[in-house]
Amino acid sequence: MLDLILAHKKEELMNYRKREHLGLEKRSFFQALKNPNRITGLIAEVKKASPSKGIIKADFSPETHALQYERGRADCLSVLTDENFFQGRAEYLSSVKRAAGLPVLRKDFIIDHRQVEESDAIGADAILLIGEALDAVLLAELHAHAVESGMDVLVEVHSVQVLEGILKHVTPKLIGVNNRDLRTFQTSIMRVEEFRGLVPEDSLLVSESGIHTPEDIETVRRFGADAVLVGEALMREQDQEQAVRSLFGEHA
Ligand SMILES: O=P(O)(O)OC[C@@H](O)[C@@H](O)c1c[nH]c2ccccc12
Repeated sequence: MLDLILAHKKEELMNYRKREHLGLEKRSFFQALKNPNRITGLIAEVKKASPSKGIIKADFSPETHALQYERGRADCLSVLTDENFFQGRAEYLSSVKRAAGLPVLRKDFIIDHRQVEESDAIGADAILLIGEALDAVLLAELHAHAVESGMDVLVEVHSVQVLEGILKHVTPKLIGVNNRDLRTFQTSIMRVEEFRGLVPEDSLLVSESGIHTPEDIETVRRFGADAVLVGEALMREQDQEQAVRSLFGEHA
């Protein structure tokens, strides 16, 4: 699946059109996760659909979900902007950024410098770079470009080996361990521990995907995660504020 998505991205880039820079202010994604509202930080994802689950939220309204996440005291937001596989849009990111006050991650498959420039233009505070999708040298170059543009970078990996290769070229402040294998879509909560030992003490570790319950959060926290990135479990609920509270086992 990942290869198909990447092939499609390359095609999309052939019709790339530069977007106007909206001039939206930058917010520190890293600082928000460094000082989270709860013991474990939360990146709450605005996600309509995915290739593995189909439509997750039929009555999708990005600004509303974002505001509800903020009221539920999420630390950061993630917005899917990939159109073809996730039914996202770049415009969703800009409108979420305007609607809520939290730092926003652009969740997409970034393989080219023009996409970094575009992320800055539409108001992203951070971008995702996927270790399994990029050569380590290119990843480090895109990382540097994003940082120069005032954005943070979440470097996502699925395997320790890929992370080792990346660390030879760049030291990311935010490392995401994806519990979902993007090639097979199998999800199982992984032991962040083995990754923890590899990275500098001041980098934050984010456990991503397949997190549904307070017990899951407790499990990944014990494994060494500083934060979680959650989409489906929150988007399936009627009200995203309540969904965040339930995810952390907080009852009204
Ligand atoms: O909906 P979930 O299982 O809570 O997962 C969220 C997030 O981790 C997932 O959307 C994701 C992780 N890495 C990605 C890369 C591209 C697109 C999507 C993703």
